[in-house]
Formats: sequence, C-alpha cells, structure tokens
Amino acid sequence: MTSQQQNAVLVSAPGKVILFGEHAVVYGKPAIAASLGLRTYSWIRRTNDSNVRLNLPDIHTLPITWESRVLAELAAAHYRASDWATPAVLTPESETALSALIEGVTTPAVRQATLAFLHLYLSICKGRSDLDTCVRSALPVGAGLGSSASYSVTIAAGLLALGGYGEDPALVNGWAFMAEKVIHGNPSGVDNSLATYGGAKVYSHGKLEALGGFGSLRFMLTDTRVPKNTKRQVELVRERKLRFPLAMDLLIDSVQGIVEECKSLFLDVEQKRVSEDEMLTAMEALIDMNHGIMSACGVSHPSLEMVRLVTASHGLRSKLTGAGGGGCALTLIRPDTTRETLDSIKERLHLEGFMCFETEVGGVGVTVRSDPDACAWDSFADLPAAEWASLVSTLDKP
Ligand SMILES: Nc1ncnc2c1ncn2[C@@H]1O[C@H](COP(=O)(O)OP(=O)(O)O)[C@@H](O)[C@H]1O
Ligand SMILES: C[C@@](O)(CCOP(=O)(O)O)CC(=O)O
Ligand SMILES: [Mg+2]
Repeated sequence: MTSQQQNAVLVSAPGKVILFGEHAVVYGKPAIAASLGLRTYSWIRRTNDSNVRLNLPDIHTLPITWESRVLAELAAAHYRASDWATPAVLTPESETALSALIEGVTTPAVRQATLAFLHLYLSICKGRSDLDTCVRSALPVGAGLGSSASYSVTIAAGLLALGGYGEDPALVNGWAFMAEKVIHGNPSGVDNSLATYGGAKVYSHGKLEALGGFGSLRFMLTDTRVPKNTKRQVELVRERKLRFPLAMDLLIDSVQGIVEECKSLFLDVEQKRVSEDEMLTAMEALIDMNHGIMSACGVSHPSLEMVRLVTASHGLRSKLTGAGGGGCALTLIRPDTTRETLDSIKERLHLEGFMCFETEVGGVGVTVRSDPDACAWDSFADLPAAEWASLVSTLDKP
C-alpha cells in the first residue's frame, strides 16, 4: 500500500471486446477478449464542503449530491464490518438502505451506476471524505463494450488511490467486480479483469492468460444503437437454460469448443502449421458458429442480424459482441479488404442508423494519475464532446 493520500486523481480504464465466449463465460467457460482503445475516465477530488457529489454527464444531466454526514451515518450502520482490503458484495439490507438515498433517481441506468458508486464509496471511504466525482466515457454506454466494467474499475481505483490504499490491481479488480455485481447481477468477471489488466487474453475462472495472435487481427465495431441491458440479457439466458437445460448445456459447451478451436488456431499460425489466410477463413467460420449459438440462446436482435447481412454481402463475417439484444457487432476485416469496401459497408450501415468504428485492441489496463495537470480538470464535465475527445486522446497511449 502506498500510504500517501491524494487530493485528486484522474483514473482511466479501457472497454473490452469479446471475440468468443460471451454468456458461456458466466457459466464458467473460457472467453477470448481484448481491451479497447476507447476508455472511461473518472476524475475524483477531495473537497471540504461536507458533501459527496457524483456527476455522470453521459447519462444524467445534474450531479447527484449527498451530505457526507448522512453517508457517514449510513456507513456506521451498514458498513462497520467492511474493510477496504477485502472486497465485499452489496447485501440486500445495505441495498435497501442505499435505495433510500436515491429515491429521486428513477432512470435504471443512473440508479445502477449510483448504487455501485455508493457501495464502493461507503466500503472504502466509510463516508469520511468529502468528494467530487465526475465520470465520462469515450465508450458507448450499454452497447456491449464493457462500459459498466470500465466505470467500476475507475471508481474502485480512484477511491483506493485517494484513500492512500495504493494501486494494487488485484484489489482494484476485486472491488470493481463487486460494483459489476451491482450493475449486472451475475457478472463473470471477464470485463472488469480486462479493464484492470488490459491486453488480449483468454479469461477463465478469474484468471487471464495472454493470447498471442489476437492483436494482429483487424476488426470493425458497429454500434446498432439499440439499447440493451446486460443484466436482462444474462437473465434471459438463465431463464432459457432453466427451461431447456438439456439443449442449453450443449450450446454452452459448444462455445467452449469454439474458444478452444480459436486458441489452437493461433498456436498453429505461430508454429507455421497453417497460413494466415487459412487461419482467417477458419476464424470466419468460428465467428458464424459463435453468433449462431448466441442466436439460439435468444440474445441476438434484428439489428445485429442486419449487420451480419450487410457485411456478409461484402464477404465479411460478423457476430454480436457482449451481451447482445442490441448493442455492438464485431466484424473481422481481412487484410485484402479494400478501403472502398469498408467505406461502402459503413455507408450502408449508417443508413440503418448504426455507427461504425475501428479501434485498437490490446492496450493498457487501468491507469491512475495524480499529477496536478491531469487532475485540474475543472471543466471535465462541461467540455463539448469533440474537445473532450481530443483531450483524452492524448492520455493513456499504450
Ligand atoms: N460513463 C458512464 N457514466 C455513468 N454510468 C455508466 C457509465 N458507463 C457505464 N455506466 C453504467 O453501466 C451501465 C451499462 O452497463 P451494461 O448494461 O453492462 O452495458 P455495457 O457494459 O455493455 O456498456 C449503465 O446503465 C450505467 O449504469
Ligand atoms: C454477457 C457477458 O458475458 C458479457 C457482458 O458484456 P457487456 O456488459 O455487454 O459489455 C456477461 C459477463 O461476462 O458478465
Ligand atoms: Mg457491462
């Protein structure tokens, strides 16, 4: 633990893209995922105004403010036994107590984010610090790119650093997982692990293993802008699994097979047993198979099928990525795909109201800065989107 408390921190953490294994990973199967170049930024500073303020300009216009005294009383009543060094889940009793603090907040997205923040603040800071927190993301929120996990990681890392409890990634990841539980219900842990550690990895049972080969692939992401909620999507799969266990267990096992096939493909390329071209063709088949299984699990959406259709008409393969039901699709770009082809795919998808982008994968995980320049961001919340994007693009270059 670095014992020095900070007055202000600027924390950032990446979103993620899942290549294979979403949903099945909730049932203990491995998943292949990588961090994204798009990140969430949390700016947290101490104040002496007897308040705790949370500003979430991406999803809520006004900051939400609590008196620190009220939070300290709540911490004494419900968080007495909790300890910053031991990540703990939000209990139903504490949730009821916290809900009373956000009675006026009716939007589910804002409630989930606020509850997650309060749980971390009360566990780690125990209501003892007056704080201003502002979170802004370059990621689309609720689109399958792990915004909830990068949000959780930045809050956890920021509160731990501000309290002088150091920057231990395992601890940050542990608390972020608890915040993800507040937002998702039953997360696998893949998203918060990627947001904490970054890179291109295989995630299995809480552990990450580096995966060579992934970084050399090129992808396009398409945000269908159809809103989805991960908690609901995970529940849908669970309901279907309860209703049809014999069929669903086999589908979930097949996803594990796809992940294993992908791992061995990367190995084959590394050891020159297959050519790059053969690997890409096989990868395309795996993308089709994984998407088909997700569709059979009930988590596709007509908008995602539209992305598949449009990209397939230009010879490219796509699958949903993340929880599905809307959100993003991932398209594998072949090295011989021309700029004109990509432009015409994007043009066609824009006509559907979708947004396409290409971004780096495999960059750094969470970073915490406490230098005055980075932290004196008084206009953090108010900068117009374009200026804000150009400011953050200068930070966290891997
Ligand atoms: N920048 C942000 N500001 C406030 N809340 C956020 C932000 N990013 C994520 N969240 C929280 O995470 C939720 C989205 O999580 P989720 O449904 O898992 O989608 P995803 O993780 O795929 O973006 C939001 O509804 C909100 O509660
Ligand atoms: C569906 C799932 O596998 C990934 C969810 O990712 P996202 O919240 O849609 O970015 C759930 C999980 O792993 O916790
Ligand atoms: Mg999420």
